[in-house]
Parts: sequence; C-alpha cells; structure tokens
Amino acid sequence: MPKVLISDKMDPKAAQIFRERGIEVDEITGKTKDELIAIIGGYDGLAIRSATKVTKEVLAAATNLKVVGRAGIGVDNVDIPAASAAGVVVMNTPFGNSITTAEHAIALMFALARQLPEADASTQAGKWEKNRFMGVELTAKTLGLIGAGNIGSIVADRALGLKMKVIAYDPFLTAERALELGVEKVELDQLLARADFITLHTPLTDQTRNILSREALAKAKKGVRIINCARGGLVDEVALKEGLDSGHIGGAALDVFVEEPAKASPLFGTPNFISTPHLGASTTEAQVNVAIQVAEQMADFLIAGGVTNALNMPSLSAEEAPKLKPYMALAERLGSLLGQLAGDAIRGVAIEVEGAAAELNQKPITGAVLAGLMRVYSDTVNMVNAPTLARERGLDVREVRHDREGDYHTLVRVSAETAEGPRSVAGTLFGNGAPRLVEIFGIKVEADLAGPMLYIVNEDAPGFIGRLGTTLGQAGVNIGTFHLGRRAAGGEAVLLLSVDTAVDEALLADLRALPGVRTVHALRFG
Ligand SMILES: NC(=O)c1ccc[n+]([C@@H]2O[C@H](COP(=O)([O-])OP(=O)(O)OC[C@H]3O[C@@H](n4cnc5c(N)ncnc54)[C@H](O)[C@@H]3O)[C@@H](O)[C@H]2O)c1
Ligand SMILES: O=C(O)[C@H](O)COP(=O)(O)O
Repeated sequence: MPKVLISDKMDPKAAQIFRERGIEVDEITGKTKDELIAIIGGYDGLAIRSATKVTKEVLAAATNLKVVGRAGIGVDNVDIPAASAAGVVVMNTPFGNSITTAEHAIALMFALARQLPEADASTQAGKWEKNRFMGVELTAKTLGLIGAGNIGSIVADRALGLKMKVIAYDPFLTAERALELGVEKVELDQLLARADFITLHTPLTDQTRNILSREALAKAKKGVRIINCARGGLVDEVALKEGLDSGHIGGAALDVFVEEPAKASPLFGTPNFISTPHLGASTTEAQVNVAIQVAEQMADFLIAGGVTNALNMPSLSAEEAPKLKPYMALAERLGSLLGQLAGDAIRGVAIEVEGAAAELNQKPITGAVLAGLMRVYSDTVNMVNAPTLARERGLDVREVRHDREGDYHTLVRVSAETAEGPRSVAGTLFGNGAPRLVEIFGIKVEADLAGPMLYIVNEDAPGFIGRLGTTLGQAGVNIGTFHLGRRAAGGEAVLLLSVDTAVDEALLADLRALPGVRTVHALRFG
C-alpha cells in the first residue's frame, strides 16, 4: 500500500481522500529540514504547501519517493531539477486558489486606497481621526498588471468591474488574449509611467526577480500604490521602503516577502504599508479545492499511473493510463534492448507508432523508450528523469505517428542513429496486452523480452544450434525460450534466448569462440 506524508497544514479532505483510495497517510507538520530528512525515506508521496522546502538533500533521503504534490500554485519551494533527476514527479494544482488570491489582491487594493488597517487601528484606539484618512477612488484609475496569467486575468476582470482601466505587462500575453480580457498590453516602462496601482502576478524566475527594482520604482508614477500577492523577491523591499518614506510611492501591500516567515522587516511600521502573512490562498474554499485536487492527483498517480498537472512530466489521464501501461512496458523493453545493444553509440532516436498505438498519447511511450534506453547509464532512471538525461547526453529524439495500417494491429518501432549506422527494433502487443519483439535490426523474430537473455548473431549454418545448446548445457545454463530469425537461408541469423541464469564473461567468451558466431551480447530485462 503506498504511503503519503502530508507535511504542511492542509484541509482534512486531503487525508480523507488518500485513505478512501487505499493510501496510508501521515500528517506531520512543522518538521525541521533534518527531521523531514529523517522520516522521508518511508514515503511514496509527499503532499505540501509552501512551508516545506523540498531541497536536494531532502530528495536524496527520499529513497522511495515517487511524487511531490503541491496543494497550491507556486513550486519555488521544490527543487524541480533535483526532483526530475531523482525521478520524482512534481505536481501542483494550478487553478484551485486563483480566485481567492485575486480577491486578496483586490482586497489589498481597497485597503490601500482607503488606508483601512490604519483607520481601523486609530479608531479602535479611540482617536476618531476622521480628517486624517483621505482616500482615493478606484473608478477610472489605471491598474497595471505585471503578469496576466490565471490570477492576473481574474484581477483584471474584477478591476474592470470596478470601472478601472487595466493595462498589462506580460511578454507572453497575446494580442488576442489581451483583447479577450479587455486589457491594454503595454511595455513595462509604459506601465510604470501610467499605473496608479500596480499588482504583481508572475512566478519568481530569473527574469522576474526584482522586476520592481530600485530603477523601476523610480520610473513609476508618483503616488503609485503597489500590491504583491505573487512571490517575495519581485519587488526590491529596501527600495520600496525608501519610496514609501519619500512619498514617491503612495502605498504598498505585501502578502509575500523575500524571507518567509517574515518576522521582521524594515517595512514594518512604515506609514501606508500593509502586510499579510502569505494569506493569498487562505480561504476555506481555496484550501478545500487544492486539498481535494492534490490528493486526487497524487492518488491517481500512485495507484493508476495517471499524471495531471505535473511540472516535470507529460500529462497522462487516469483513464489513459491503463491503456498505455502495456505500451509503456513494450516501449521500455524496446528502448532497453537498443540501449543494451548499441549503448554509447546512439546519437539520436526516433520513436514511431502505427495502428492502435497511433491513436494514443505518444509522450508516455516516448518517455518509456528513453527510460529503457538510458537505463544502461543509470539505475535510477525512469520516465521522469529520462528526457532530461537524454537531453544532457545530446540525444536527438524524434516522434513519428503513422496513419498507415501495417502487418500488425499495433506497432512501436524504435530506431537509433549509431556510429555503425541506423539500427531499428519493433514490437507489438498480443491480444492479452503482452509485449512482443517482432523485428530486430531488420530481421523478423517473435520474442518475449524478459529476464536474462542472450542475443547472438551467427552465420546460418547446420549444426550451430546444437553446438550452442551443448556449450550452454555444459556450463549449467538452462535455455527457457528460443527465438530464431534470419534474413535468408544460409545468411545471417539472429538468436534470442531466454536463459534461467545470467551468463558470465567466461561463458560469453566460449560462445563468441563458437564457429560462425559474429556477435554475442548478454541482455537483461525487468
Ligand atoms: N500569495 C499567495 O498565497 C499566492 C497564491 C496563489 C498563487 N500565488 C503566486 O501568484 C503567481 C501567479 O500565479 P498564476 O496562477 O497567475 O500563474 P500563471 O502561470 O497563470 O501566470 C503567470 C503569468 O506571469 C507571466 N510572466 C512570466 N514571466 C514574466 C515576466 N518576465 N514579465 C511579466 N510577466 C511574466 C506569464 O506569462 C503568465 O501569464 C505565482 O507566483 C504564484 O505562485 C501566490
Ligand atoms: O503559490 C501558492 O499557491 C500560494 O503561494 C499559496 O501558498 P500556501 O499554500 O502556502 O498558502
């Protein structure tokens, strides 16, 4: 039974779903890094929010981990390259808390416009400072969005409802989408020059870090009010403080900070500064949404192999997964066969599908081929890290889908460019879904690829099979299955034998010394 650790505060629905789906679950929150490292080895899945840091060290200790599920959007607390390298799928729930976060940005915009926190504190202190708090209307003001993705779009929609003019800086926003959203697409400098309010809704990346830098803030319109409900690090906090002190910036509201938890900041206590402790996603509705989504997604993956909203792997629905499973087994074996036979010599690989296979999502088939192929380089390779490993090795990967009907109802062919020229293997599925090799390097065969095997190329001549059987028999190696293919009688023959025990180097040398033998390879599958 798979086991999941929930390591951040999460709605109880998550644990309930895991249990209902037959997954054992522990809820242990507030652990330090070292405490997490001490226990993570016992889990197949890790469900988190933003507090748990899934670092390289945590992943190194997570020897059974298959999936990290983020109940929320931002995954900057997960080392995704390290997770990919470790073969761990990372998923998030990209929409579950978007409305809630957009509403928080709008709430902070109102709070800034009318100085609500300060007015509240003053009134409750018995001061009744009616003349101190003069606000501004939002109607007809210009809102500058930095980032117009899921949350930015919802903020735009709400702001338009408030009769604001909305302009957006987002290099990936198309003209059509801007039109659809009712926003004007602008460059950052234009946004800074025109916006009365600026809200940030981008991830933290190398391009967005410090996007509101000291220089950018200096270009902003005097009196601008800034809201950040996205990620700490998008705004230069020191320059923001100076801008608030000088009055160049009329107000700022931060839900997120460079250092979190932000227990101290030079910004605290600054007039016209409002802060909340990373509450963007904190509504009952959003937390229920993300808890349900993350648990369903992780359970689909751990139980059925379905992949949804993964950041380091192509999607595969829980409905598709069972259909693809036998193909992935076939693809992995074909990749493994090529990898074992051609290994280092492979420069590029083409994965072709035809017949029933051409109707399916090809990405998982490709991932499985690469996983099989790359296993000669690393024992820990799987569908998640194989594409990265392939890229690192400079392998050129091509996918081809054929409409044609071939000899088989379904076929997967893997062809590799090797130093010795092109090499190709192909396989099909039998009626019961059993993978079968049907062609190897242009020679028709029909073989299972399982357990220890021998691949032998020899000159097709009488007496060879007898000599081979005798040599194996004298070494105590029992033949399980025997598959023979040849181009033409008396030409080159290919033998694929399954053997009950692995063949050692000494026996391989004896086999290579048999008359007529051209190549002998020991193979292993599964
Ligand atoms: N405060 C919270 O609790 C909270 C809650 C949810 C999400 N978030 C954060 O909000 C942010 C936005 O989330 P989302 O769901 O809208 O993400 P999204 O991926 O839907 O949108 C991000 C947008 O940023 C744009 N972008 C990327 N690079 C950019 C750049 N250099 N300049 C301008 N725009 C750029 C993208 O094109 C995209 O449209 C994320 O950082 C997320 O982690 C915070
Ligand atoms: O990216 C997110 O989804 C938000 O930052 C929410 O983070 P949280 O789950 O820790 O509230």
